[in-house]
Amino acid sequence: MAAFLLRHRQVSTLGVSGILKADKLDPSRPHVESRLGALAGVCNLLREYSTSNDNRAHKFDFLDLTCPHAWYPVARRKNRKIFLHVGPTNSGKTYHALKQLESSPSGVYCGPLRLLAWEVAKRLNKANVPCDLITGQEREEVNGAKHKAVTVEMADVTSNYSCAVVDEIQMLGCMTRGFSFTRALLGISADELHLCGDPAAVPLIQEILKPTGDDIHVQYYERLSPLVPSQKPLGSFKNIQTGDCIVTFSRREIYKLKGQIERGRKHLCSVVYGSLPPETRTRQATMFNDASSEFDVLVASDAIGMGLNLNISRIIFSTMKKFDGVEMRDLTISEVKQIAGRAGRYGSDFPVGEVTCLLADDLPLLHSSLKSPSPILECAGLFPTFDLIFMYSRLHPKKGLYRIMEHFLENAKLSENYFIANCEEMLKVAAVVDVLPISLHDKYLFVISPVDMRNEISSQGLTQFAQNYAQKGIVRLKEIFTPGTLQVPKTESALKELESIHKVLDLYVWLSFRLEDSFPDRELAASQKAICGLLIEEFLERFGWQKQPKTRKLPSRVNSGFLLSKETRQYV
Ligand SMILES: Nc1ncnc2c1ncn2[C@@H]1O[C@H](COP(=O)(O)OP(=O)(O)OP(=O)(O)O)[C@@H](O)[C@H]1O
Ligand SMILES: [Mg+2]
Repeated sequence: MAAFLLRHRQVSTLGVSGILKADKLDPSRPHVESRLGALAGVCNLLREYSTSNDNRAHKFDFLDLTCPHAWYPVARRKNRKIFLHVGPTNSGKTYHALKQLESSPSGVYCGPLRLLAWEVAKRLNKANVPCDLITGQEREEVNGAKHKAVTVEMADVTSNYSCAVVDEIQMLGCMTRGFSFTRALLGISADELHLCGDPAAVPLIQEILKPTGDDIHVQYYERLSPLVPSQKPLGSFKNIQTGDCIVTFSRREIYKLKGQIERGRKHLCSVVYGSLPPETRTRQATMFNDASSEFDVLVASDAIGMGLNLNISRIIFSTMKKFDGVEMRDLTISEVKQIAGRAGRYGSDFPVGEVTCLLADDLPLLHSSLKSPSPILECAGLFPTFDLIFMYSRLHPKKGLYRIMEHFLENAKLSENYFIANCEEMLKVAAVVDVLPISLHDKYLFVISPVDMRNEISSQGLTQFAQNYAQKGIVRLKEIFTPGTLQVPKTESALKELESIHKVLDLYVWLSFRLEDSFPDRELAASQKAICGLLIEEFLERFGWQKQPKTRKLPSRVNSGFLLSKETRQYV
């Protein structure tokens, strides 16, 4: 482990007696408020609780989640006009919703990815509509802005807007993140709410919104440029052409394919996959899009399915199977369509998109998936707000957050339109923080933080942050991270480690926005994050074959042991 001094591998047991009693909601933290969701909405419950005697409070069923629309009184005071923009990929859904946003006096765009929020903020500011950018890890405020571009988890359900857009609304069916889309759908208070996504979500949205009395208009779109499924497989990498994007689903395969294609000495490949830092993904995409760059082929995972504007002529599925955390399974119809739809983006260099597979055996599944409609969404994700958990905990003061969440999972009452979010990852964090003497509110914060508990370095980083926070109340980055040890990775495992370190630094930045006094080194973390990104890019550029001798100098050692090239050094 290069940079992190993760000393406490085992979580120490510090006892929790009396912790829950000391908990207080802190309404002075608006950003926390918006993330934790629907504070205002559940204020009704709070009011009832605070004015009630214990008997009444006991009678209140906090496990009853059958009316989530009632959690959002600000939105319920409005008669919202809902516009559903639905159709295939590349049909102009987001384009039309953004046009409305741009021309409204105030508004918010909620996207599923930081990359999309960045793109929208950039676009609005360029069109002279001042727009703030707010994601879990960024706050870029623009003078006089009445518009915001945010990641959906950051959507504020306590403000009023003229116009709001929720992009990729079909994600409300996502097992892990769906509940944030449901919250935005029910909770955003806007005169006009524009929802963009797959037609498969229409019946569910209509059903969910019935009790709200909102007016719903559905607008169907057609694809703007043709997408042609090929009858012939690629067969050999000799047939790769400029503008091709090969899709595969593991980092190892991505680098294997990049190596294989580059050994043919005709093409250089940019890569895009989920655990690359978002800035790196954007720069890799930019290099691929730039016709004058040497990188003319893309090797990518399904991380390209949303968010990036790519100049892809042809999508080639190297496989139609994906490991979903449990087993290898065929790609779903929606996944195939979403990924294939990236080819021939309207307005790109390639007016007609093509899609094929590496192997002939995979073609039938590709063709049948493209012809089939996506299965209708049956249920939307839901997760109890902090307030419900908080009040429930008052009645069960001996239960830690883990037990409370588990109880909600097992016993929550839901209507047939909803499912309770898969929170395996959150439970893992709850188990770590439950033994620490911190408030329920702080535990909940750690639980909803963007940590990847399957990643060892990332989960150890979280544990270290939480322990230091509990013990000292302040977490200095330098106590657990040694600047000067980062260097350009030489192997794929070193690359993986650097990606993980980036995740831990990202987590620090996320926490610094919510526990500002206790995580004071945001700037250091952000600059180290940027260095991680640059080092990863250096690895990517040096990996495999280089078409021409590079003008770039070989890396040299600079201050504090960083191994950086001249270009990278200028950022340090
Ligand atoms: N009427 C238009 N005039 C000019 N450009 C347009 C128009 N409609 C769409 N575009 C452009 O076409 C591309 C695809 O549009 P858009 O992103 O809105 O599609 P989408 O349906 O939201 O696709 P996805 O499902 O992939 O998100 C974008 O680059 C967009 O700017
Ligand atoms: Mg879109």
